[in-house]
Amino acid sequence: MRTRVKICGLTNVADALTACYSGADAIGLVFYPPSPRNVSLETAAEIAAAVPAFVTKTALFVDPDADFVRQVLQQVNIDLLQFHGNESAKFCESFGRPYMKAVAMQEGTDLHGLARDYTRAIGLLLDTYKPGVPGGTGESFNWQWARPPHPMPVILAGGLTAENVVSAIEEVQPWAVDVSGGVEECKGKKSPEKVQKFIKNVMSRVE
Ligand SMILES: O=C(O)c1ccccc1NCC(=O)[C@H](O)[C@H](O)COP(=O)(O)O
Repeated sequence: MRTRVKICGLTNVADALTACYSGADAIGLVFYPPSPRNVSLETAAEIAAAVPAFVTKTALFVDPDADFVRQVLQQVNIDLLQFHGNESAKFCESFGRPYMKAVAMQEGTDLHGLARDYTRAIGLLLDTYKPGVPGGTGESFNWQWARPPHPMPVILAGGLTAENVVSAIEEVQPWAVDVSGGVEECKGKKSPEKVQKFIKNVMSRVE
């Protein structure tokens, strides 16, 4: 089974197309103003309209107002929601869209308990815990905390790079991997070379 790849934190059409044509299965758009990867509704709509078929377009939030999420869904062609805050399952489900719940991983994090809480999520995105930084840390967590068996598909995130992603996949055996900082020239600007190398390394991993 091939590990899927999500390239997150895209801020312009060129970077989004680079990700898609390099083989990304999904792209992520950040709707969180404190992030250097935050995008406006107009830019997000432009990016989403440029993404070719069969690439999942993900919108990412941190404890948002429900009205803002609905505004994004009205103006941007989004396939999947991703929540990085303390959102309840009821809140996440209230938009009638598939969603992933991000988990800030610590030793002893109970993934099975979380899967019961977020029973309608289509995946748990396992990310690095850093107080005050809900995501995009560029730092990895202890992958031993995320070893299988998993209660639902997991998306591994947090400090991944072309250099460590194969080891991460072998340890965690995730459904997919997710990267932002590790494929950037600077925050908010992706490096085409890093994106291509990251995806090539994931794709070339033989089961
Ligand atoms: O990317 C961000 O700036 C960000 C800010 C706030 C919440 C989530 C954010 N990103 C979500 C993602 O899915 C990232 O790809 C994930 O956290 C991994 O980031 P990185 O460690 O930089 O690869």
